[in-house]
Amino acid sequence: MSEKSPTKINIFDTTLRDGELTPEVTMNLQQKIEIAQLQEAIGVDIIEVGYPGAFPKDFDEVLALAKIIKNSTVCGLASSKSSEIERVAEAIKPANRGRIHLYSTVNLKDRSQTLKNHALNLIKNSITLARNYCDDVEWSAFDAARSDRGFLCKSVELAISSGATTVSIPDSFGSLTPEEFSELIATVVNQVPNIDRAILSVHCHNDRGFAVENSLAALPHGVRQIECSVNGLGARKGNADLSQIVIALSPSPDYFTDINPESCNNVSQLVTQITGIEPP
Ligand SMILES: CC(C)[C@@](O)(CC(=O)O)C(=O)O
Repeated sequence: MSEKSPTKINIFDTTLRDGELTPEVTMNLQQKIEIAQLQEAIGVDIIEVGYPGAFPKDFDEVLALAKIIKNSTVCGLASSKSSEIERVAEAIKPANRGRIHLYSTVNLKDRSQTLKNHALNLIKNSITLARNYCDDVEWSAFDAARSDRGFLCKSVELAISSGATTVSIPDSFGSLTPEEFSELIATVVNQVPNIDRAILSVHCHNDRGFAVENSLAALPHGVRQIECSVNGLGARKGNADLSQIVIALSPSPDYFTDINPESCNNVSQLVTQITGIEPP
């Protein structure tokens, strides 16, 4: 009888990007360098450093870390606007491993065909442009939790056929329970015919206190990347906490990460020192 070997779960840490949206939190370049170097040392797979299109200081931070970090992937966020994509592409150019992370909304104001076609065109064009600059492109289905499921699945299929190598399903406003989020991920996996051609990711917010539970509940459907942050930092009530995710997956018969749970403490302490925010 052959035993199934455990699946590696990529850890995508967004402390430096979504974490900086925590009310009253800001980090300067030196602090971001310190945090990222420690994250690299403990084995974080992808470090999301900033959103250059929204915050000019983030451009310098992504660029600086692209030069310093060698083993982790350095990632910057952009909307579907060409100018934002080009800024991220420029900032990650020196990176050993770089990623462009795109997002566009799948929760449309009305269900008219014109609006749908427009949204689908943005997905296709933005991913095609990003792929001209970088082989590693992630696309996030912003506000997937409150979207029409048929349209969400169509968008994910198009994102993958347009060249997205990772596709993320966020619960952008932390509105779902673990049961509901698990069902959402199952729908995507069952209804998107090319889903196997990309790495499926989740990004959960903690508004109702379910960010960690929701992320873990999605794993049995084939999710291979979890987006999280040190001390659960992030917009409003934050994201899934890195330490809690890593602890839950080690040991686990089905999954593993490259991070040792004890080493999370060092990063957690450093982030507390810098932000004043204690671990959850
Ligand atoms: C980029 C995306 C995953 C986002 O973080 C959106 C954002 O912060 O703008 C979300 O929670 O939906």
